[in-house]
Amino acid sequence: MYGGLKGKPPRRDITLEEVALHKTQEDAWTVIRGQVYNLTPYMKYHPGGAKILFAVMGKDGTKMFDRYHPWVNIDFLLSGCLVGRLAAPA
Ligand code: HEM
Repeated sequence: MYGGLKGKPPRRDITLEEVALHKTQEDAWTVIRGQVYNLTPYMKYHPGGAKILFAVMGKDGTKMFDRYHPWVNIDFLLSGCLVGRLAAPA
């Protein structure tokens, strides 16, 4: 969906430092419940608007996500935008 990652296999080793490098509208990653997503292709479709997503670009967005809509099925909606899994803390 959305062709976010063009079929690349998910990675398991992504650190928060790497996520933090992707914090612009043209290149926006976020973490929701330990999974790293490329938000860029989804932003324009977000029912809550693109602007509010600026708050979570390059960061762990789980708290914000759960504050607004813990019931939203992110696995389904962003399945094509999954970059991989956040690395375990060192
Ligand atoms: C990152 C993945 C996200 C996905 C897939 C997503 C998806 C959605 C969906 C499907 C809705 C409609 C829900 C409904 O009507 O029941 C929605 C609404 C909304 N989202 Fe998100 N969301 C995401 C992240 C966020 C984040 C991080 C925030 C806050 C910083 C946020 C704030 C909102 C707000 C405020 C609405 C309500 C819009 C309205 O009803 O006027 N979302 N989102």
